[in-house]
Amino acid sequence: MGIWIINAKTVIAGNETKDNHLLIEDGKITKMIEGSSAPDTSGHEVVDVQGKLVSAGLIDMHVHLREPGFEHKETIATGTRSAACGGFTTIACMPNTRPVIDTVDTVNYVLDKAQTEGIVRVLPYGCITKNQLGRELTDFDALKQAGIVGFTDDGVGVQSAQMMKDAMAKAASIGMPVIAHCEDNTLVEGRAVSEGAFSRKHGLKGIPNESEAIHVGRDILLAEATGVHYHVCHVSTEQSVRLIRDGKRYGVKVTAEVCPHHLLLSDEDIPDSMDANWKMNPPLRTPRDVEAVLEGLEDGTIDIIVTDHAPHSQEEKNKGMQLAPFGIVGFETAFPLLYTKFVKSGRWTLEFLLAKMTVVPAQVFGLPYGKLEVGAIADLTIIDLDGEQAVDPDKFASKGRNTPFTGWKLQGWPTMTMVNGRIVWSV
Ligand SMILES: NC(=O)N[C@@H](CC(=O)O)C(=O)O
Ligand SMILES: [Zn+2]
Ligand SMILES: [Zn+2]
Repeated sequence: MGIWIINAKTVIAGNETKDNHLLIEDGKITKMIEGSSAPDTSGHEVVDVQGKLVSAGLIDMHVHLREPGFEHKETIATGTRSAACGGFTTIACMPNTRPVIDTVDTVNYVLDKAQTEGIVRVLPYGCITKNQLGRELTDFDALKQAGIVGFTDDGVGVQSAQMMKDAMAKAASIGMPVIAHCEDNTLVEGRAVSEGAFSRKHGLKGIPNESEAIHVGRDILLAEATGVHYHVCHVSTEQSVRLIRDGKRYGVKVTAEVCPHHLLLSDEDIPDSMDANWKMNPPLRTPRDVEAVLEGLEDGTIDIIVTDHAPHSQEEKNKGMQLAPFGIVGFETAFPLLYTKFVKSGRWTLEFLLAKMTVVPAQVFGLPYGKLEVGAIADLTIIDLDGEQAVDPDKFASKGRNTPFTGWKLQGWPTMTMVNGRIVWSV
């Protein structure tokens, strides 16, 4: 017996949708029938989605699940549930756990936990360097064999150019990507916010844009020299966009991601109360940077949208701007934020937004997901494009409540998530 999802809307082009009915059998989409009247569903379970949008399941290639080691912030169980609530069916988790994911054993630990306790697909990254200390490469062959999707020391930048070059050469030789958190430590030490109106107003030493862009520029040259697929994490500056655009023009295999908060917020939005829910890495930059990353996403310089879901406990975030850890949660607000602020406002089409969260990330990382067509794996997200709700962190499935978007009234809330033909979450 399969499941008929009837009375769905699917996106054709731009903002145009069509009425569609989808049959899901054995984990795959086996039929899609257009038209307003429902097909013969006899012999199957029926889910009537009453005109809601059905999309290929959202993919998030940059998330922090915190397990092992930081279970007070998030676990694979709570993190994948939060992902499902946000409409994500595939997520790639960063290795800055405790211990870090730099051995086959830790990769296996995460994969086993994801299998038993996770409700969406979890793809682990492995570290570039042992303990993320930047001193010695991990065993790339063994980690690849264990099933990681790429190498990254996210959380910190690889400070040595030689170390990064060695990593890229090795990754290129085994056909794996290097994913980089771009940050030169000497330019940021101890600072909490970016250089800009907010830091000036409060007499704080700010994090300059070059701290990110210096690594982006360096790494694009190293990617050119080694031929690796180089992916830039959470792009936040105008200078980084410029360098990536140039790298692509010269044929370097460089791809990039941006987070909703860097598309929506600048340092000028940070409240004077110094609420640490506005502290993340990279920091919120100037309005000019926000416009530059938007343009970068729109012209294809930046390939995909990721959340960088980075849960922390309230206790940790209550330490204030200077002492609190960097990071905000992202799963449960990402799609409604972007849909409301960029699609509803008329700047983007729904097709564009969905592509940046489904088919393009799948292409960039060579994953067999992200498509809504007969024969595709049945990872689906059902979204109510009309109902409005305010962001309420107390209702998050995530353990993290650390968001700057509390109270924002948004549309485009997911209502059901299906992974491999199975409904894993619904409202
Ligand atoms: N983005 C953040 O502000 N924090 C991330 C680390 C990271 O993504 O660099 C975290 O692990 O908390
Ligand atoms: Zn990072
Ligand atoms: Zn991150």
